[in-house]
Amino acid sequence: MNEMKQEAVAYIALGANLGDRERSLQEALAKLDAHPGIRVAACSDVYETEPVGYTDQPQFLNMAAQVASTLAPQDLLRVMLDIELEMGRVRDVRWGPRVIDLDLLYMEGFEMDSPELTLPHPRMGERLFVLIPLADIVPSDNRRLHAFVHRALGTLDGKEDIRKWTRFSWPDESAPSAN
Ligand SMILES: Nc1ncnc2c1ncn2[C@@H]1O[C@H](COP(=O)(O)OP(=O)(O)OP(=O)(O)O)[C@@H](O)[C@H]1O
Ligand SMILES: Nc1nc2c(c(=O)[nH]1)N=C(CO)CN2
Repeated sequence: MNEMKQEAVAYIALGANLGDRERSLQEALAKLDAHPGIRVAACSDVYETEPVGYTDQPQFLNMAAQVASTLAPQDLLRVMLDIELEMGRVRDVRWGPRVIDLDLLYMEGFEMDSPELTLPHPRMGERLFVLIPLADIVPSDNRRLHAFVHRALGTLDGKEDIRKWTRFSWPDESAPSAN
C-alpha cells in the first residue's frame, strides 16, 4: 500500500438495506476506524430512505462519515471494498439490496476519472440520500464541497422520501470489536 505522509480528509457514504441495518453501519464504521491508516473523524445522523433506482427492495439506512486517512485514494477504496466483502455483500443486481454499501464521495486534493475510482463520486450530486447526510458533516470552511452540496440540495429538494432515524450512536460501546 502507498502510505502518504499526511492525513487527507475524505467523505464516505454508507448504505444498508438487508439484515440488521443499524448494526451493519456500526460494524462498517468500526472496521474503517480499526484500520491503521483510517480515522473516523465525524458521523452524520442516520436517515431511513426509500430505495432509489431499483425500487422493489427494502428501505435503506443511509449516513455519511468524514475520515482522515494516510492511504492513497485507491488503497482507501480497496479497504472499503474489502469491508463490503467481509460483511457479506454479494454483487448481483445493480442498485439492488445490500448488507452494506460504501462509496468514496470526495477526497481532499484528489480528482480522478477511471472505472475503478472516480473522484469526486460522479453521482453524488444526484442523490438526496447521499447529500442530506453529507450536509450534516461538511464544514463551511471546505468552501468547494460545501457549495456543491448545498447547490445540489437546492435542486433536488423534496424529490426523495427521507426520514431521520434516531436510534443510532457511534462509537457504540456495546458493539463487538471490529477485529
Ligand atoms: N468514488 C467511488 N466510490 C466507490 N466505488 C467507485 C468509485 N468510483 C468508481 N468506483 C467503482 O465502482 C464499482 C461498483 O461500485 P458499487 O457496486 O458500490 O456501485 P453501486 O453502489 O451499485 O452504484 P453507484 O456506483 O451508482 O453507487 C466499484 O467496484 C468501484 O471500483
Ligand atoms: N435510498 C437509497 N437508494 C439506493 C441506495 C441507497 O443507499 N439508498 N443505494 C443504491 C445503490 O447505489 C441504490 N438505491
